[in-house]
Amino acid sequence: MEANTFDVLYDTLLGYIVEGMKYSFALSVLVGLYLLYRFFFIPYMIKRHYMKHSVTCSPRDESYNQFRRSTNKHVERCKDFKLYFQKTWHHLELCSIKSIEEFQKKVPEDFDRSDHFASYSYQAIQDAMCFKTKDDESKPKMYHLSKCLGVSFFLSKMPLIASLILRRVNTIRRDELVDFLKYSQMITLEIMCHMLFGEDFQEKINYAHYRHADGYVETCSYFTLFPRILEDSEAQRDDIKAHMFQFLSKNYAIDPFKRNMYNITEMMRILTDFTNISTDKNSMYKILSNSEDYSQYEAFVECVSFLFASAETLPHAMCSILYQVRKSEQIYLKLKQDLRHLEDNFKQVDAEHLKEQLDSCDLLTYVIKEGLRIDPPMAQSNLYKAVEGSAEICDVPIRKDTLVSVNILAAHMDPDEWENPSEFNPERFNPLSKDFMRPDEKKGQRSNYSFIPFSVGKRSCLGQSLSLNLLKIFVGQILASYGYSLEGSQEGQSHMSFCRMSKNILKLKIHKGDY
Ligand code: HEM
Repeated sequence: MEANTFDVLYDTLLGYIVEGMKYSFALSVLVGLYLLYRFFFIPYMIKRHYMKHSVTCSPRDESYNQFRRSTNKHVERCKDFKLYFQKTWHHLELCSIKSIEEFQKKVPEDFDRSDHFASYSYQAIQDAMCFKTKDDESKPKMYHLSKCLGVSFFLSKMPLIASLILRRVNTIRRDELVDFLKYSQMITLEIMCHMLFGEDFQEKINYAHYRHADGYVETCSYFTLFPRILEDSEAQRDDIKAHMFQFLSKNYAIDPFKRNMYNITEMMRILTDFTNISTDKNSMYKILSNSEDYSQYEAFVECVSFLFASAETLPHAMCSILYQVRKSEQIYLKLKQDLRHLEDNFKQVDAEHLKEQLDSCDLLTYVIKEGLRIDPPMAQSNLYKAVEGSAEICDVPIRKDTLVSVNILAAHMDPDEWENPSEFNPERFNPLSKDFMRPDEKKGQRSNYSFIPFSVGKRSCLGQSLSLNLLKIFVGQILASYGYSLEGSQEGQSHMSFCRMSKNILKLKIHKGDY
């Protein structure tokens, strides 16, 4: 009897194991087939399609910096676009002005933002950054937004901005060699948090919690938490797991997504709590949420998207402009001289007067534009996806689901539009200079698509005018109130890029006093 029970149990168990093996075998076959389809068959079909239409294909396994250099080198050779293959994904980069012009007319009907990267681990931010189009429905919202991002709002915040820059730069010790990207990140975050959420931000927000990869939770300042989140999101973007198991990464079931979700939730909690206690009635959040077209949640999401968009771009622009200016002693000294008389204006800010003064310094405007040209913070736009597969660009039919991006740098380096494109020459933006026109003067004025640091079309940057104003006050203040020099080894280098995702660090010494 006992032997019988044991046999039955044994048979049942064996049965389960055999069944289980059958299922796991079937499951492995299915996963294998999916991986083959996803990583070999689709790329092969895409490559074949574009090769047929003579599109250049290049692998892109090098680091981003190498890619930048190679893009620069090959700009003359690649006619309209290139199909890039990276470890886990591929996309078509629009390189010629003609292709960019044709593309932007087809957004969002034929090309819309891609959900390819779950880069922020937070649905609210993805909603704001990736999948929302400025369509007709959002017109009333655009009205409120343009009010918040326009000049009068900026003027009302100018004294605050100047004092935040001054305070942060004053924490740098005399002649200390600093990683300036970190400083400009802090400055940008402080400015944006105060503008977006309330002028009492710093008073009321002290610390946050950051979870490390090993699970250790560190108490740190809010302005340290945020750059770490950006760094983690950047690393996450190229994580192979994200592409192989999208359902797991999208549901934050695996690290680093799970950990990032924890940190971003902490960041959002702090911001939400702050919106409830802030007494500033003139913050962007309050203006938007008090308007009837925005719910509180929508206003919050919009402000968070601005925080991310600016933190990812402005610090890079600041570093790149300061670097380029300091490489040319002549431009540096001239600019300092033009701005010298403004030093006191940054301490006791009469906003309208200061803005007028900054705007009247033409060289400052040209330097900022040339900095954004030679080293755009975003060397390429975000990714778009071909929706229907019926669109053509430069007579090449674009296959459905192809990922497409605008190669901003390629337009900025186009030799038909810019003479000696890799030379820093602010005079290109001076309408009275001979360098204002195309290299071949007979060809006349440059194309509107030759200078596109904020990208083009319906999904271009919303913060363009705010950014230019912020850069003016930042660069103007550093040059009027301080001096700076590059670290010796960086001075000798021919060209360094500080665009997003470049791993270069700008090392600066800030000189306080007359230099
Ligand atoms: C120098 C600074 C900046 C540069 C170079 C820059 C550049 C860009 C670029 C290239 C895009 C992508 C457009 C595309 O993919 O086609 C973009 C999008 C965006 N930017 Fe900026 N940006 C800057 C600063 C800012 C600031 C300060 C804000 C907010 C106040 C902002 C808000 C946005 C938003 C909301 C989008 C998404 C627009 C959409 O999806 O419709 N940007 N930016």
